[in-house]
Amino acid sequence: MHVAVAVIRGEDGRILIAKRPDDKHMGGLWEFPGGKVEPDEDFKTALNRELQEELDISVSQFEPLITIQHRYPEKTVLLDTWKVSGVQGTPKGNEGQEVQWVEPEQLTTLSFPPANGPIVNAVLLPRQYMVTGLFSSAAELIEKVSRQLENGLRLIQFRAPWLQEKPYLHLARELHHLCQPFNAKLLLKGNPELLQESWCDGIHLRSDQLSVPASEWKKYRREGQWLAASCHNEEQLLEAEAAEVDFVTLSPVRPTKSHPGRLSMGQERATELTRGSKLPVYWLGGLGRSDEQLAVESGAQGVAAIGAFWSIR
Ligand SMILES: Nc1nc2c([nH]c(=O)n2[C@H]2C[C@H](O)[C@@H](COP(=O)(O)OP(=O)(O)OP(=O)(O)O)O2)c(=O)[nH]1
Ligand SMILES: [Mg+2]
Repeated sequence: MHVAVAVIRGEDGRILIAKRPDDKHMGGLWEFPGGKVEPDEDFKTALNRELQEELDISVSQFEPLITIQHRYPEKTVLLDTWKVSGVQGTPKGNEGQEVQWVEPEQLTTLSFPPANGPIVNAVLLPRQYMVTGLFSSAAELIEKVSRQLENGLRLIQFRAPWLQEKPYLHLARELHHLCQPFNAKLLLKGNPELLQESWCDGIHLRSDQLSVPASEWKKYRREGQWLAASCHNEEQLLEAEAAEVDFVTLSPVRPTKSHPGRLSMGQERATELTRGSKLPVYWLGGLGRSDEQLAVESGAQGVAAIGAFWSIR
């Protein structure tokens, strides 16, 4: 069942949600408004028809967010989810349903159908994910990260595999201080126990860590901490879903300077793998800010990069 789903953003940045009528599938849970796309119906027409029927509004701006295929015991749904804005009209629950504008951060505290977890994550995640590159002193690292925070980066993975754990964590703590005033999140590389550190915003797993059972990460994980993973093929994307990570990077999409000689999958294969995954996927490898639109239109959350963010002033 092809479902058109709308993450409706008001001018103040809040998001419109509705409560599903009790007598419907997933009744009593909050939803992002939308409904079934009729055969031969164009997606945008379907979405505006549903929003008119359910809420008495129409929308004029559309941007793809995420596509999730989810198997419920009763049926399989394809939630084709778009961020929409340019709302016309005042929303009201035409079917007697409760409707509410909420801050994005509130979404994690509400009960949605089981398929919706990745939608909520996709709403909260930015389009750009920076992975730190080479640095020869703490001062250089701090200077480069500061500059990118000022440039608007809000999600950063601190990668320095050449460092021992102790100096790595020491620098990580400093970077975390830098990130805080910007409300930016710093993801670390490491083992599950690291999640116990009060200042740890989350962990980015290597693909070989995906075999660690989800229960190991759950033991330590607190509300608000991100769990991400590096994936390079379909099998790892499935492992990441099973490990219950929040989002992934998919690489290498194009040839890169940091991994010379590694075969890249290309844009077409990356699109196919991205559409097949439930999770928000950042494209990584030889891409920069100028590829963001292409990635998003291909179903990705956005672009992750070392080079493009690290080397440019
Ligand atoms: N609209 C919407 N549907 C969702 C969400 N999450 C989720 O699992 N679903 C499921 C529930 C339903 O099985 C299906 C969407 O159906 P729907 O009930 O909205 O369809 P509709 O508006 O055409 O309703 P109907 O009157 O024809 O029953 O997708 C969500 O966030 N929004
Ligand atoms: Mg509906």
